[in-house]
Amino acid sequence: MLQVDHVSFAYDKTLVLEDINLKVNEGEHVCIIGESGCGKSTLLKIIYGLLQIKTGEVYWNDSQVLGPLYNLVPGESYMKYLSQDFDLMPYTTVYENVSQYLSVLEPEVLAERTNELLEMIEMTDFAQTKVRFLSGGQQQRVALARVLAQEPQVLLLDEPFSHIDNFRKNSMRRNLFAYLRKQNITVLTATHDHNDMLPFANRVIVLRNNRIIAKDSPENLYRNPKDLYIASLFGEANKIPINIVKSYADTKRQIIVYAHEFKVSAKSGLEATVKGSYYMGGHYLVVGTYEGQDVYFNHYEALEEGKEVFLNISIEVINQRMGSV
Ligand SMILES: Nc1ncnc2c1ncn2[C@@H]1O[C@H](COP(=O)(O)OP(=O)(O)OP(=O)(O)O)[C@@H](O)[C@H]1O
Repeated sequence: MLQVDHVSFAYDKTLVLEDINLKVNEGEHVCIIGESGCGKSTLLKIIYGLLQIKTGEVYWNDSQVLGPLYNLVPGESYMKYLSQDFDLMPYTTVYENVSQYLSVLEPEVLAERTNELLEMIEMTDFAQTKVRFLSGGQQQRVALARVLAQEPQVLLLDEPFSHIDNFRKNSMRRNLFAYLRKQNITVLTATHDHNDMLPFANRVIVLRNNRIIAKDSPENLYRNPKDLYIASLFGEANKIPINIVKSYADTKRQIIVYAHEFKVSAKSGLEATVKGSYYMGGHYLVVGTYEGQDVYFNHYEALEEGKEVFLNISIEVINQRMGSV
């Protein structure tokens, strides 16, 4: 088990992480999600032992991560950290960049393992290409194969798909996370993209203002976000008093409503004035106002600016959200 106990950290005097506590079981995949600058990379660097902490402790099973003051080569050998800088060997081929890190002696096994990893990152056709001729996204894929070649017990992924184009992102995600599960590798992924998380993580940790504000399964976090910040990690969301949508409701409680959960209704619900419509492919995202506040909802066609609409939500959504604030 990976264990982070009461870790706080500051660069100079600026506090970045405060009293972080976290446990990740062997073979589990935990995502750390939060807005840019909230400390995701810093937390991964602490866990890997690249940054020295003065407060708190990090353990992998019985061994403590001691940090750069205690290790000649920073970073623990049983872990690998895929940072946002790829640090590849530019003048050697993709094949060599990966195979060099495999601890296998038999040439046939070495070739088999290397080819398996190149297939996983969909780079077989580039095996003999020198890394300096690759695009940023291709280099990121090679860097991924290179850390996997080292067979870590714990893998720390920092925005692992940030440079990869949308054509490949989804298949890469599926390939990589299926591979990691099969190998029973413990994974922590830092991301601000919910697509890296919802289908693939066992648990999610949400960071905000230096602290962990939520720990839950992706399903629970999505279905019952405890505030608008968490809901907004999944897309446009609103915080709405229930009695504005359902006039018969005898409560002042507010609930989170995702844009896709509103339905434009003929005559009942929240009355909004359309400000603008944005084409999103499968639907339009419409921005409206009610009582001076913006409201976001999806609609199958663009709506004219100034049009008055009623927005309604189902009882099922209300019941599901009664746990959220
Ligand atoms: N070496 C450093 N020295 C001083 N401040 C730093 C350093 N590295 C990061 N910071 C600051 O610490 C905070 C957290 O940075 P960090 O890179 O951990 O955030 P992040 O959540 O990973 O962001 P992103 O999603 O943009 O990568 C930021 O305010 C950043 O400016």
